[in-house]
This record gives sequence, C-alpha cells and structure tokens, in this order.
Amino acid sequence: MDPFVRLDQTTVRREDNRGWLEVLYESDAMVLKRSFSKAGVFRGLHVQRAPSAQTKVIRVVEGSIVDVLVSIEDPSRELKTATLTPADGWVRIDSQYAHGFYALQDTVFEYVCDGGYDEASEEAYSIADRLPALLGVETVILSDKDRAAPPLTAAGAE
Ligand SMILES: Cc1cn([C@H]2C[C@H](O)[C@@H](COP(=O)(O)OP(=O)(O)O[C@H]3O[C@@H](C)C(=O)[C@@H](O)[C@H]3O)O2)c(=O)[nH]c1=O
Repeated sequence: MDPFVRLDQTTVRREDNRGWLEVLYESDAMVLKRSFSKAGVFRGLHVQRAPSAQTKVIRVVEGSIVDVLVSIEDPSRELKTATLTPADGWVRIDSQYAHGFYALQDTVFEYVCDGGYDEASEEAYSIADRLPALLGVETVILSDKDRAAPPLTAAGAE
C-alpha cells in the first residue's frame, strides 16, 4: 500500500465584502484555514460551544491585527486585546474564548482549529459599536452574520 496518502481535497475559497476565507484542509478532527481581510474588517466574535469546542492556533502571515478575546466563562465579559503581526508567530487561543480580530492593514491570517467546523454550535457576539472607542478606528467592515449578532453583554444583563 502506498504510504503517501494523496488527499483529494481542493481548496474552497468563499469571498464576501470583507475579503475571503479558504478552507485548506478539513477532517472530523481539525480544520486549517486562511483568510484575507481588507483593512478595516472586523471578524467575530465567534466561539463554538460543546460538544464542538475548538482550540485555535493562529498567526498573521501578512499585515497586522488587533486580536480580541472574551472568555465565555467570565461573567464580566472583559475584552482582552493584543496587536499581532507576522513577527509574533503562532498564538494559541483556548476553547473558552470567543475570538475576533480587527485588520489594521490588508491582512492574511492563518489558523488551525482542533475539532471540525460546526456552524450549529457556533455563537457570535457583536462588539462592533464598541470598536471605534476601543481601538481608535473609524472604519468597521462586518459580514451580514456578524452585523446581525446579538451584542456582547455582561452575564445576566441579556
Ligand atoms: C469558519 C468557517 C466558515 N465556513 C464558511 C461559512 C461561511 O459560508 C463562510 C464565512 O464564514 P464566517 O463568516 O464564519 O468566517 P469568519 O468570520 O472568518 O469566521 C472566523 O472568524 C474568526 C474570528 C474565528 O475565530 C474563526 O474561528 C472563524 O469563526 O465560510 C466554513 O465552511 N468553514 C469554516 O471553518
């Protein structure tokens, strides 16, 4: 038997108003993806809940972002931010975090998720109206899904 198992997977690119998302490799156990975001795009916040929770390992290939996390276990829903560029290399985000990022420049972003994509278990929260003050930016380009997401509020305030 040939030990070099050729994978019959073609890259699927989905384009929208933000740029594009490519699924490079997908199995039941993991997904490898790459996205391109125009400067001013915000993607997120997204989290997959149990039984489809995912740890994400992310990196910026080109450009720069402000990465945004909020622990869904933290009742105060405090936002954590970090500016990331290619020099930061790979960064791990554990599964309790809803994740998003703002593209400061045109940005190529790559990430591996352990566990497959499960749209039904994904939750999205909007922080779009807070981004101008939080990041000192004017432009915020969103997907239709993220624009329609409920606002992130402290637990018990929903
Ligand atoms: C994330 C993802 C999306 N898709 C499809 C669904 C939709 O048609 C299109 C675009 O999906 P989204 O709008 O959810 O793409 P995007 O907003 O880039 O979603 C990503 O945001 C960042 C912040 C994350 O943390 C990621 O885990 C992921 O949720 O691609 C897949 O087929 N597989 C996937 O793994």
